[in-house]
Amino acid sequence: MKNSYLEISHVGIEFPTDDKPFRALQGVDLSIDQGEFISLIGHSGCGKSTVLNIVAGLYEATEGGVILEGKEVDKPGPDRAVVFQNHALLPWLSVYQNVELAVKRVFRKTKTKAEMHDWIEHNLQLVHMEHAMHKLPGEISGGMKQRVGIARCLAMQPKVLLMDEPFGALDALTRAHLQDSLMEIQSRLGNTVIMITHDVDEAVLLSDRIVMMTNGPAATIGEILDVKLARPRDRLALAEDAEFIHYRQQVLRFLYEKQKNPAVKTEEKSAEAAPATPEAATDAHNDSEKPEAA
Ligand SMILES: Nc1ncnc2c1ncn2[C@@H]1O[C@H](COP(=O)(O)OP(=O)(O)OP(=O)(O)O)[C@@H](O)[C@H]1O
Repeated sequence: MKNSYLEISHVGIEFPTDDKPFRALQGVDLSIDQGEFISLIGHSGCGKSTVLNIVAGLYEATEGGVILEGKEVDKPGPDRAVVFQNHALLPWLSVYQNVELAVKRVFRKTKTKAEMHDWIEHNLQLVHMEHAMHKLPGEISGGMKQRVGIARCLAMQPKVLLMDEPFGALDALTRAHLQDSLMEIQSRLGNTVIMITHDVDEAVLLSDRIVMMTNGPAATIGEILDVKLARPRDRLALAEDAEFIHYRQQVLRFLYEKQKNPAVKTEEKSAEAAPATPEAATDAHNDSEKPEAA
């Protein structure tokens, strides 16, 4: 049997509550190859961030575990860098210094000062932010901050890049630019990526596989879709591509037919809140409010 690069094995988790323990995840199994781009998609509250936090080593699974390159994950580490929705830059440090902090943490013993300087500049160039390296986070736009957050993670040369809705807070145009940059960087560097998204088009455009999660409690992987679109991928050409549209519909069917938005079910207003057809929605956020799974 082939050993995969990253193995998520029989993972389940229970959170303590005042009442009885809350079972968020049950039996999550996923093997990921080196260089693969995986998207996690599912209704709000189903457990996507919990999966990511377990891989990051921030949460401990109640049962099962995560193996990265043959080693069990039992704590956070620079081999698994996390990009959050809201960049999390330190506001009193410049763009350069924010990246420097991460670089020093990882390379203090193996790179000289000059090498670290070149490495920081190189990573800022990758995300087209070298021109603003002496600015403070408060002096740059949301999209630029997100670029710096990505540069900071890439500069740590992590084995796995974990992205929790990295473009969720951005306007559509900035989001598209950053998606294109991420595809370009990933094709150059061959990063292994797990990205949470609510955006179906984003998932299809970027991913090698889309992992679709069932609604909680005791959420698990419902279906996995192999996206076999050739790379590099061009968003304009793909907008009318039959294969792209087919993949998109598969995900929409899973979200809006097989795993009907639980908030809508509860409130018995499916006709107005859920899209009439899968084609009517491309974003699990498209509903009037963010759907809740549990
Ligand atoms: N630390 C915690 N303590 C108790 N319950 C938690 C904790 N973290 C997550 N949960 C619960 O576990 C479930 C999954 O949460 P999680 O944040 O992973 O969902 P999600 O799919 O990432 O949601 P969203 O898309 O809204 O970010 C939810 O019901 C949530 O309330």
